[in-house]
Amino acid sequence: MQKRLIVNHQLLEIMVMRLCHQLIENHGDFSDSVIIGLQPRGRQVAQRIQSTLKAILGTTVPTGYLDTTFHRDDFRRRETPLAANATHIDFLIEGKKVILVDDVLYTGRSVRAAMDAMISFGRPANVELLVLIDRLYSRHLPIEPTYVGRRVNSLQSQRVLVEWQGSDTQEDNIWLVTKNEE
Ligand SMILES: O=c1cc[nH]c(=O)[nH]1
Repeated sequence: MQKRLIVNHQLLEIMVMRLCHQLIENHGDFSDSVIIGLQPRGRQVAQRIQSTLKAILGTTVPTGYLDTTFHRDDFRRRETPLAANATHIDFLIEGKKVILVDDVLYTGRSVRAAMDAMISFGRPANVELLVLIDRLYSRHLPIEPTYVGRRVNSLQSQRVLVEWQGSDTQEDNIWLVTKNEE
């Protein structure tokens, strides 16, 4: 396995800061806005966005996380069942501007499942999508992000890996991982 660093921790910090300023441009004081991270890995991104917005604005934007397991279109097709993660949304999304957050946008299937799962919590005014990495030319569905950290050209056999300090490793980094030929 080969790992190529595509975003180091300094760049990742700048990227998150930029994404937050773009959010502020569109959401003002966030009085009608909520953030929802897609489980499992969008949760950490959502928390980072929330804490950075808090540092800039002094406001705590309501932030939850959503499990999409039972809404996935491959749920019944897998040989080993998918493990469900927790959903935690302790606010109303009815009439709110929802910012869905994930680390990597690839086929778009997880985002479609998330929109399906989200609707059971109410009817939002509108929904946007924020991702750290947009893997270009890989979509299976017509889903595009509203806010993008970085666009990456990659092969189908490669994988983007977002690592967070503490839970995964010593520092925040984003890697492009290539499996060795067998
Ligand atoms: O490359 C990818 C695609 C989906 N999810 C990831 O974490 N990485």
